[in-house]
Amino acid sequence: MVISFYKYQGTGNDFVMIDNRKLTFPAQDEALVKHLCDRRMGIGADGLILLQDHPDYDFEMVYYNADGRVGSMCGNGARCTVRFAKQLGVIEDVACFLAADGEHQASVERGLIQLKMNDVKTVERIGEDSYLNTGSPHYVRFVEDVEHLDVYEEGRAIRYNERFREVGTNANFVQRLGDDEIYVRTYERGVEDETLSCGTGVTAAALVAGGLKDMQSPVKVKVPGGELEVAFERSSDGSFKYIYLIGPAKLVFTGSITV
Ligand SMILES: N[C@H](CCC[C@H](N)C(=O)O)C(=O)O
Repeated sequence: MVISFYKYQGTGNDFVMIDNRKLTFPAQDEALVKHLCDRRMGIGADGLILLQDHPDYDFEMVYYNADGRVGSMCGNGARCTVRFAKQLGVIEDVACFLAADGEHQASVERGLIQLKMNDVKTVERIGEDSYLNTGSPHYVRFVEDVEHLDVYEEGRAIRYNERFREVGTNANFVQRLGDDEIYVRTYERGVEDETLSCGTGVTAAALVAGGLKDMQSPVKVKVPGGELEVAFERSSDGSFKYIYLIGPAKLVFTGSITV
């Protein structure tokens, strides 16, 4: 079987993107998805995304982690899917689409994709750390020096601890850089490694920065793969709404692979 694909990246979080509007991709084949994401044996990516038709939306995005399993919401992947939908002519500059955590709105402005995220009602405190769901589960820890942190080891320790072992979690390490800027490095569940950026993780980190550190929206976020921005409105009860993840998404190459 020959599979045509597009390779996209959003701040270095990279995805195999497939136009599955004809539903020809064998989506239940976990081993195939894992193979396509393999950086030595396949194409190589942090995840795989199917763009599909949906009767009530501009399109549906179906996201798989690099391990082949269905993932939860992927913020960088969603921005890439919006860019892909525009390239295919499925949308122009605005989109309303369905992802793992429900409906999302997005727009393309001055080359950046603005993605509306779902409201976040609660942020749990775990000691000095925080735990919240921004479409995917995220553990957030503020540190002094994120540059020199062993994100792989520290991230694994959280992801495989007693509480998270079974379902897993993504783990974000955050350093405050200034009044309105943070630096985030993320260990991703399903990739089981650090990625260059994680959109839902960056969103979670910015909300915690807004809640705990009183940082004002929009928060600028530096990640190993580039820069993002997170805008939000914080309510007095500690919940967040009007959350937007803003950043680039780019086509890297197209190709076909025989499997
Ligand atoms: N990279 C993604 C997050 C993927 C979440 C995934 N690792 C999971 O927990 O299922 C993002 O940009 O938001």
